Amino acid sequence: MTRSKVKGRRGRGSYKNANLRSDSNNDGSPAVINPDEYRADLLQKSDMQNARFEEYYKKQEILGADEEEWHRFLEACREPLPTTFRVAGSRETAKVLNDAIENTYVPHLREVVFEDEPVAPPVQLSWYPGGLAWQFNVAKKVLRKSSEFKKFHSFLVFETEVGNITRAEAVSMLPPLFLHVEPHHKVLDMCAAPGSKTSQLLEALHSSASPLASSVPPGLLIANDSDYKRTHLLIHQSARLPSPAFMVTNVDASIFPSLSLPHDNAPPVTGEGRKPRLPPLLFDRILCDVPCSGDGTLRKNVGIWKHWNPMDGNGLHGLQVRILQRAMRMLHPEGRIVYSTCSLNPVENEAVIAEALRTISGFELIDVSTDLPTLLRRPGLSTWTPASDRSLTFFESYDAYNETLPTGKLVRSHFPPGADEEFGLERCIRIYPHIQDTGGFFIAVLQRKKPEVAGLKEGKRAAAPDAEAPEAKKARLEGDGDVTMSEQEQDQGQTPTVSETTQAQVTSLAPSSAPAAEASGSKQKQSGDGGFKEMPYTFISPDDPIVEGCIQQLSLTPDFPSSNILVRNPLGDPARSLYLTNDLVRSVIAHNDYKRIRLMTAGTKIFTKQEGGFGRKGEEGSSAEMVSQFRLLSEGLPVVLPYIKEESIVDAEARALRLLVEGYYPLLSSFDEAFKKTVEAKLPGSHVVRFKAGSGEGASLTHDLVLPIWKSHVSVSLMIDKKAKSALSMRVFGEDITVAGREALEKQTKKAQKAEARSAAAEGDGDDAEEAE
Ligand SMILES: C[S@@+](CC[C@H](N)C(=O)[O-])C[C@H]1O[C@@H](n2cnc3c(N)ncnc32)[C@H](O)[C@@H]1O
Repeated sequence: MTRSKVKGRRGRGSYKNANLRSDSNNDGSPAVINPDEYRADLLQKSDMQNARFEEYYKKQEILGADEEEWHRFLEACREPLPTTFRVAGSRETAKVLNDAIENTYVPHLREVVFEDEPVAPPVQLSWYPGGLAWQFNVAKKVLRKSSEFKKFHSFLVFETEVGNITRAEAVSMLPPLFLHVEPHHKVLDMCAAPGSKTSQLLEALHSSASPLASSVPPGLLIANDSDYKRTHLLIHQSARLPSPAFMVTNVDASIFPSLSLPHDNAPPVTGEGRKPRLPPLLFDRILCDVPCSGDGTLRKNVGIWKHWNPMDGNGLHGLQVRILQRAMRMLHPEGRIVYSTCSLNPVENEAVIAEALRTISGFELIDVSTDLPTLLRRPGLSTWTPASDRSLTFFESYDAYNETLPTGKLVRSHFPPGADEEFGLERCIRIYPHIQDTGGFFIAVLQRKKPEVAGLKEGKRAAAPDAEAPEAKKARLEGDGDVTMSEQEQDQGQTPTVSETTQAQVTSLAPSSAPAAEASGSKQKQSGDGGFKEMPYTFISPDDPIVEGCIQQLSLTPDFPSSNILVRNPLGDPARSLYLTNDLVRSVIAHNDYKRIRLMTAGTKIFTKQEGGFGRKGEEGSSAEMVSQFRLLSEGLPVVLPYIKEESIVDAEARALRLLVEGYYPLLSSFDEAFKKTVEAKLPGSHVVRFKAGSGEGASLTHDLVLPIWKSHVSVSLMIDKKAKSALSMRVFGEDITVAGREALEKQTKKAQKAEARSAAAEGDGDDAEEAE
């Protein structure tokens, strides 16, 4: 045992808050630069000290014994973090935006000189595919005062607000890249909020989308978080990339229930004397971006300097292990798990990996050293020295700790593996701030060993996917108190070998082999059975008059998946919004009940009732031709577009776009004859307009643009929200020509005029005073 002389202050609630630390924008806010994060500008470097932090990590030899490198590491930790953002990969505007950054903004930014010093322009992150991620590091005063940077910053803010650009720490973009998600994969993001990695995973799932339309991927992404409020950030994030393949759940990931899914070629699971059950849903890709102490983010969260102590990491270790173990249980035999933290602490990283591999055999770390070749990284640690308290009492081994201080705070799994254990921990990835000017980060990629090498260790069983392991366990669910597993759950038998720290608690959702709510053809109910109080998910009949009305109104082709439409009320009444799922999400919803997992959202909203719209055919106040009160939402458009018959899309010129952007309800009579005629011939209600690529009327369109409109008797309006309209205007016309934009400009001009008048008056007063003198 070695006892350090460092006597630190007690960390103020830092453990409690630790799991809220994230390497991305926590509040989901669109600001590209959050001034609070840049308190580092105001802090003296001399304030960025923590003797405990330094001593602890020196002891861990995270950088070996190289003093010079250690010094560079500490210096980098005290520098403000560059701003990084990525252009959302599969959106129609991604290429256009990236080209604009590369060919329009950057060349101008290259010329910027501030206070006689050249300012570095944004650069692409070399390792990010397609050059879609960027980094720049300029002081706030440059952003405020350099007109070029000011312009660039407003562009970023605009595009961030509408979801075309996502700000995230560079290192935070890594875990989804190592997962290699493809459109057919079933993906689980276990600790997903606020959702920066979720949106990257969604983009990968939709990677085969065309520039205009989103192909509906056959796969699935479930984004989960145990914090109810934070799951709303996930819903908000995902609205930026609408997906029928998306679900959000709210449950403790360490006890994520086993979901059932009928497989094409897998027969129901049977056993002697048991009812046949559906096979479990196993995931192809699982991200465990677990709650962590977050000390890799100290360049951004400078408060960490003040409060850092090793107990945060020690306390989170058990939960981290349980989450990873649960992921291993739910992994498809061919699947892959990425475990990541924004912490440098081996107790939260390599120790977790070692314990998971120790307790669940049949898994291995993947060597990803050739993935993202330009990413500079260091190997995982094979050994480390835990500290048992804030004063840094170090112990070289668990036995030494146990002999001296058997207080139970540390358990065996906090310590490095024994000499006889070989986990290949060097295959883990460590990223340090000084290597590539980023935050600190840890990544490990795991897979099941191939059967021929899996081999069973004595006294252990190879990790069986959820359906196969036989024993029963007691399961606990957050908020539910303890519950005993049902017979069927016992049959599912998800019982990992249990270590001292890591009793994996699991449960199953599968009700039986019969679907909980067989969707097609009739209105289904799901609620009032003691489950969560979220609004139920009810698939409605494809023959429902509302659905038929929408299909007719927009001339959707017969292959439109109308049996995958759900509503959020128990009676299946399409009163307000219609959501579209893909077949897989529909099947997951239909074959599971949601008593013990809170399903926050599923699929994507495509149609909504237009307030003040028209009545149904035959209803009072409606004419015979008015059939649909529902309108296509702009976020639903990419998903629905492939099903809209070509001939029903209205083609239009840049002048029409200008009129639609400039006004709220431009009169039909103000449009060109051709547009006016085409629209007049249409039923009132929801339609889709396509503007061809090209330039004219001050607009420059690099690709076709398709937007939803609403036709009323004498006018027509663009159905996109105010912010999206402004962003579109900036992109297409180079200025904000919307009503809101014009008003804002007017206000600004008046303000400037007033300021000018005030300063002229002050000068006049000064002259008078001089004259008087
Ligand atoms: C590091 S953050 C995740 C950041 C997120 N992956 C992203 O990229 O935006 C950790 C998240 O885990 C959540 N969390 C904490 N304990 C959890 C648990 N037992 N199960 C699931 N989520 C948990 C926290 O609410 C927090 O949102």
